[in-house]
Amino acid sequence: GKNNINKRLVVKKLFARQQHEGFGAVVRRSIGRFELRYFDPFLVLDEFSVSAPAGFPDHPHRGFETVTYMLEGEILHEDCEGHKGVIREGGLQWMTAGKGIVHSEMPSSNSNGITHNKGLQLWINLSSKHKLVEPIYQEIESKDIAETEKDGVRVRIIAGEWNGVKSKICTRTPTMYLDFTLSPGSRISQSIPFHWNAFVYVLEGQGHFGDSKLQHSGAAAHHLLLLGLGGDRLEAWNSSDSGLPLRFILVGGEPIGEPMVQFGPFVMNTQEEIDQTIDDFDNFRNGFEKARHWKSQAAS
Ligand SMILES: Nc1ccc(F)c(C(=O)c2c[nH]c3ncc(Cl)cc23)c1F
Ligand SMILES: [Fe+3]
Repeated sequence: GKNNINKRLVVKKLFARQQHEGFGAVVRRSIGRFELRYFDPFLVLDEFSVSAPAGFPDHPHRGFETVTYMLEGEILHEDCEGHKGVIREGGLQWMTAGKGIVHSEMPSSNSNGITHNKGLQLWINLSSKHKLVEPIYQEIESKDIAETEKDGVRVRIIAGEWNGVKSKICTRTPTMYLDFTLSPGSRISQSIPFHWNAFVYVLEGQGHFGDSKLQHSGAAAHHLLLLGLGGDRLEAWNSSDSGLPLRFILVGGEPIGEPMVQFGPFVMNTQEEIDQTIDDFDNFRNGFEKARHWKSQAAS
């Protein structure tokens, strides 16, 4: 009908079940599974949970960006260039791997036993013109993340803007990444650029997404909702009478529209570029020089 002309509806719903990744880590992978290999420009969305000594020991990246957003606990990261740090609860690391990074991402082995470190890691592809840029980090502590509240809706702005509040993250591939918490009975109508691919990933509670007239799609935690094209905004409600807040992320990005060839943590445009990348990594060249004599402390 006419009033759907500008609403984006849920066209696919995926439950992200747990799988093993890294060294003893557990991830709920939604984007990046065989049913949803690539949602341009998004390569992977992992909801991870890891406790020491498990983690993601030394590994490379080339040709894309990783966005790590901690929900509970913390992750220590260190790379072969000597860059290291802690991403604490509520904090964010936007890593543009570009031409190449070798790093480890390990939970701190907390003295008082097992601590569950949970978070989200989103892999965003880079266009061919950015694939070999110098690696660069943008790191924001929880207290410095743009956050605002209105009519029972709290929003943490990871990338993009909401209600005039902007994130300070500079995105190469135009991206929005908003962390919404809706109190019971509240709702949002959020604009999304018309041609962007967009999805919702539910973190807590349950809610409805899409259009009030159509059989809108209810969804609970660990579900990914793909939003169809043909509209410029998302409507969502926390209609649950359980009194629980609804927490979800809304992520959107401008499709890159180039060929994508992925080999694990390498994402280029052609198989030849992947073969070259593997050769560079094996021979410590073209951005992987420092990896030759480097081992992380956390993972050794
Ligand atoms: N290639 C490859 C293969 C296997 C991996 F596990 C990884 C990897 O590091 C991660 C996969 N999801 C993740 N979520 C959170 C964090 Cl902190 C790291 C990862 C990786 F890069
Ligand atoms: Fe990594």
